[in-house]
Amino acid sequence: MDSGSSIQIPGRLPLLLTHESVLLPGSTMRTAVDTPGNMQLVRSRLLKGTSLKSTIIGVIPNTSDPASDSEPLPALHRIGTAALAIQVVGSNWPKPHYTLLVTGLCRFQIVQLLKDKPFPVAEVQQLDRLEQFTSKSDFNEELGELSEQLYKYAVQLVEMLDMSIPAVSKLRRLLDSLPRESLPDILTSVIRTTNKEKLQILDAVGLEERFKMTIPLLVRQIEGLKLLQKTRKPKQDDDRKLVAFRPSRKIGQMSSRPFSLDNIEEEEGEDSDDIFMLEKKIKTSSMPEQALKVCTKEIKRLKKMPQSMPEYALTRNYLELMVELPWNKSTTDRLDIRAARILLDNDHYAMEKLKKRVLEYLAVRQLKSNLKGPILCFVGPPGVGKTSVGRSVAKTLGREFYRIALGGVCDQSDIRGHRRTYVGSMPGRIINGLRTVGVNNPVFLLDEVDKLGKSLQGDPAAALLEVLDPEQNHSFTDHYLNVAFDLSQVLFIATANTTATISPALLDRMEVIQVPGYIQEEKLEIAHRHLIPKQLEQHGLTPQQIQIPQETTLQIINRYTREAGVRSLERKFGAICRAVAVKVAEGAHKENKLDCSEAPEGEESKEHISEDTKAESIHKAADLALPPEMPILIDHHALKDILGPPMYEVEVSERLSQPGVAIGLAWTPLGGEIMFVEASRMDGEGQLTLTGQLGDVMKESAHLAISWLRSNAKKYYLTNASGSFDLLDNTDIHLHFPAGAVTKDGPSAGVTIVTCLASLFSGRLVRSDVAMTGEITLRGLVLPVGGIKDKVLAAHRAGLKTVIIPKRNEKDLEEIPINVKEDLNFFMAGCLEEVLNAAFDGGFSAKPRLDLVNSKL
Ligand SMILES: Nc1ncnc2c1ncn2[C@@H]1O[C@H](COP(=O)(O)OP(=O)(O)OP(=O)(O)O)[C@@H](O)[C@H]1O
Repeated sequence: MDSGSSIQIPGRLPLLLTHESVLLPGSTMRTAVDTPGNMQLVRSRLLKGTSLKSTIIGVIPNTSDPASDSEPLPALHRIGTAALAIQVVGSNWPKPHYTLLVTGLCRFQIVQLLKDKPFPVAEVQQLDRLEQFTSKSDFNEELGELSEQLYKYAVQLVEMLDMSIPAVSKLRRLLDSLPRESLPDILTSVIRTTNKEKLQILDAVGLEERFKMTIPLLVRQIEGLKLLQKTRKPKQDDDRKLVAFRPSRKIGQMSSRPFSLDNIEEEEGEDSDDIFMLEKKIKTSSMPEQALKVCTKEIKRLKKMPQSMPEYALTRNYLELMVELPWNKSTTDRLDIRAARILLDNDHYAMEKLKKRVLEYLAVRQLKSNLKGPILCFVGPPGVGKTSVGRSVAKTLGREFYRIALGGVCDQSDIRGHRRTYVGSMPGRIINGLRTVGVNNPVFLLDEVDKLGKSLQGDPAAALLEVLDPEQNHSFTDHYLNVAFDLSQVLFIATANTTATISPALLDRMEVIQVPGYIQEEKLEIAHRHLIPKQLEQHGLTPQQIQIPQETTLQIINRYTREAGVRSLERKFGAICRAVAVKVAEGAHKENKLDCSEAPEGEESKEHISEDTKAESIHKAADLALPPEMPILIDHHALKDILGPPMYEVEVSERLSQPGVAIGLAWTPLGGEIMFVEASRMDGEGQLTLTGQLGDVMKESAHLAISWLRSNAKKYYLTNASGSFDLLDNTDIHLHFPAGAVTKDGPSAGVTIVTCLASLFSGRLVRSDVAMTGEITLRGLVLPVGGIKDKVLAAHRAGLKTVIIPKRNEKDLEEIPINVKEDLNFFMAGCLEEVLNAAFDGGFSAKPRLDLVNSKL
């Protein structure tokens, strides 16, 4: 580097101590400055100095412990490199430090350390006399020979690399133009060398010595390269091209792992193997033509790209995804409808309608293998087995199963992926799922489609439209992939709790199958056939260790859970199993302490003991002095011990002990619910107060009910507190719908509000075993409402006896299981008069009640 010849370095130099690397003249190095001494040097010399001289510093390799860089002279290396600071960058993360870019000028020797605090300053003597050798003719014979030798080796080394890479061709040019005496320093900093070797070169003040030391290093590098090429002979040509060379780091290093030709060669050697494999995979992946084109283009780019470029990793990830995607890989369907029926029946009790529809679907698939659509959507309360049926469908078909949870997804790139221009971009869930299952015809369960959100990042439901449309999804384009993927072989099944929040366009693409909640008897069967065995297995228990009688299960169903599905029922069994597991484990521990006279001897004798004597309740087993007798019986005492006092009491009759209360039936996404409507009246100015978070439609129903009652007050002899037929005269009415924190809306509470107010104004009690639902009109007609099955099941769960439903909902009763129908009386009402007659004992006659009309006489 001839800059060294024109600059005379100052006689005193501040010293920068480097711990990880050695700077040689003619090379550039990026180094982190974080020790106190070095930081101080940067601050007071480099950042404050204005002259060129003030940017010249001495870079000394420090072989001592970095923590004690203030140690005096003996620990410092005697020879260093005077360097020009080209760039200083400060940063506070992760701790305050500077990054310094320095370029080496020439060697110097420390004559005397002048001070060592706050940073060392030394009197120095310049060693390299570069201006002496400006041409080959200045070398003596031996030196000339050595320099020629070194030059040849350098050329040989460079030629082993791919000349089409700009950085390599630049180095080739530099070899010709640089003064020969600077070659040892420059080449040593470029090829693979250890710090120790670099230090030796730095110490080699004499040119001859320096040449002699550098040549073996070059030869070693060349041999290494040859060996590497031999091992990769078949793809020699490719390899030569694959060796990338980064100009920016050509002659410097910052990290603890110094940059060198050999490093590149080794890393890229490994990497080029990978790239070769990747290329091979692309060729054999049988991807469609369009995708193949994109991949070929990308791999070409990748080969030319330096590894350090962020895009390198991006492109590589992309290509890896492309080769992993199952473009043409699929499983063969096992379509045996009889087997499917058996499997579905074995896995799931009840759900007849759902199973029937699923079997129909599978049967059609059997007849027409490339069936397009429809997309099934199971809608029902939580825990009724929607997800689990989806899994069974995959099992029956012998297909891979993948569940995509859509709850809370509010970014459309979750479905469609991010464009590759984004940092951290990745494919959407559909493509990810395909990559995971590795076949192009899995069963995808889109769980909770009703809980898709919307945000500024777009509407994921809109992105799903393309996925689910059988006419379009053969060319689904994920933004990340940017080429079409055929989704037509994927079997999509969606689940939701309600259709109300599914966008109409999405709903239109799916065939909705309602999955209603279970009745008590079904839950009982599901519990004993599926849930209990599953929980026993999960807790490592056997039926010989625990016995849960049907009465206990019934108690759990009625008094510890109130749900349409069976999920919390399953959790309760889990809690019981855990408690029993503790007892069993304790029992095993205390077995040897067992009182022989009372304990049954061996398995055989156990089997002969009658059921009653064999089982022992858990509260007895709780006695720590004795191990429990098996099986542990879960009776109602044990249940109370484990699950605590019952959570739900049968409270219906208590709450209906005064006028102004009626039971309505509501539908929620969690299934049907019974709902108490309460009314009271007080002196006032005819105002109606409604509480319980009611929606507009429900408020309107309340106004309708009042109006109808006021207009029929005379007919039914309804009076206010002072006996007037004008019900709102000097009277305020308050209507409350308990569970006040839950928002309620819909017209179906109309009949309940009328009944409740009729009870209030007539002073008569509504029958405590009656629940009702129905919309009302101003003329007193009762209109049909939805969710009848769930509502009826809720009434049945709550132990009510009569259900009043609109006449036009009679057809919905067909869906009600027979045993529920047998337990309940159904009353079809066409008008409010019929509702009132059914809701009050002895009917709601139009006759005057003597005690109420006497004031008029
Ligand atoms: N009919 C049934 N027969 C056997 N097991 C059932 C039945 N219904 C539900 N289960 C069991 O109940 C549990 C909950 O079912 P699953 O997770 O499929 O409910 P889900 O309807 O998908 O609920 P969500 O809407 O909350 O996702 C599972 O362990 C499942 O095996």
